[in-house]
Amino acid sequence: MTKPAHYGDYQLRIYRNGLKGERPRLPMRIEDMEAAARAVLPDESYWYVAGGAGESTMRANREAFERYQILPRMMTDVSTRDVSIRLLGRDYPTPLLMAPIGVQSIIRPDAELAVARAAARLGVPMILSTVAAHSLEAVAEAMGDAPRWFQLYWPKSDALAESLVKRAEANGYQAIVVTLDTKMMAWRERDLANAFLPFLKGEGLANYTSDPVFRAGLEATPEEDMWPSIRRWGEEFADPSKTWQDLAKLRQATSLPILLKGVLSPTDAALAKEHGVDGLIVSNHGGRQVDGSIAALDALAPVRAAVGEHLPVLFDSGIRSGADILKAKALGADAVLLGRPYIWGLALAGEEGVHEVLRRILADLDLSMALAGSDRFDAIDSDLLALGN
Ligand SMILES: Cc1cc2nc3c(=O)[nH]c(=O)nc-3n(C[C@H](O)[C@H](O)[C@H](O)COP(=O)(O)O)c2cc1C
Ligand SMILES: O=C(O)C(=O)c1ccccc1
Repeated sequence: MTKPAHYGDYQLRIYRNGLKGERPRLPMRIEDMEAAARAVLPDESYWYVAGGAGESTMRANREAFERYQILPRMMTDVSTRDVSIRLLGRDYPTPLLMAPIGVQSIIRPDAELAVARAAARLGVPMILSTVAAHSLEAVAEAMGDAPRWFQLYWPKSDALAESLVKRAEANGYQAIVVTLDTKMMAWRERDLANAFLPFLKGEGLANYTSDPVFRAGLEATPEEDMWPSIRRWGEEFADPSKTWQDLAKLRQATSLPILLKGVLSPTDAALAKEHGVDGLIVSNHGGRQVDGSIAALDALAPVRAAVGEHLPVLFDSGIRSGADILKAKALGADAVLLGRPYIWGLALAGEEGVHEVLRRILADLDLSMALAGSDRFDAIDSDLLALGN
């Protein structure tokens, strides 16, 4: 058997570089990285990423992680460790995926391409947002054989939805993530204060403007005049009338696994299972949609209980460290999505910055898992947590 990658070895590399007088290029703490990104980004871009709907749920997301605590075990053999997972019939090297984050061109022009390249180097699946500055074809090309999923903002028109998922399928995306919690944008005070909505400037529409169904019947092509495209995007982007009955059409449009993102209620989780979805992503969209909603981590165990052991359940909203990933796993997540932290890496150093953020959190995961007494990520369960959590 080949020795599994020990991501924690990155720690020694940093210390060894220190002997040569080198210090890490990016601030080590995520809070400091965010502060450094804030200093280089336009105010409106920084707040678009950092902001929530209000701030109550964003705060709750982090407070929930503080409330759960790990109970480390000793005298277990952790000399060889394995953080790989099996998900939807495939092997992935780590339990981490890149959360779909739209309009990355407000951060840097290479945007999703830089993120895709960094993710590809580690085999971390990128979940490409529908609302991206680079088309899904361009991102696929940047990734080669590396794993990728496509996030769908489920448009009004069935023909456009079908076209998008078929393009994803044709370009090697392995799953479709349908985001349910953004049927419209929340009242976002930070963005309202800046009167900043990136799409109104035509940012992030590459998957639409490259789509034959979207382009059909526009009064001017996007190359001639962006306005008709922006207007159509506003009409098409999401459909607040969608209900469980509509899933069947999407199911027919693709043979890829379909995961629903933004499920918090165990009742919805049970309904999703009844309607034959392939997986769920427990998420409150990083506190950007319903301010005052439950911390995503607190929704996780009830959702897991509602769907049983076998349905894949992923998690995001507040993952900042290796211990956070372990806690999410102990509460029932099979894998987790990393969100805002990789955007700070992108802002500070592009592809290298994103790669660095990923290496750090994977190192932290490997070391924390070992020190807590586990040698296999996929064997972690609620026993990892201190009683009374
Ligand atoms: C700037 C920004 C843009 C986002 N765009 C999308 C998107 O296009 N599609 C989607 O499903 N989620 C989107 N999300 C939500 C993320 O996928 C994820 O749920 C969230 O960032 C998790 O919270 P965290 O970053 O605080 O951990 C976005 C989040 C941010 C911060
Ligand atoms: O900003 C967001 O949170 C988001 O999900 C989004 C919504 C529409 C377009 C792009 C991103």
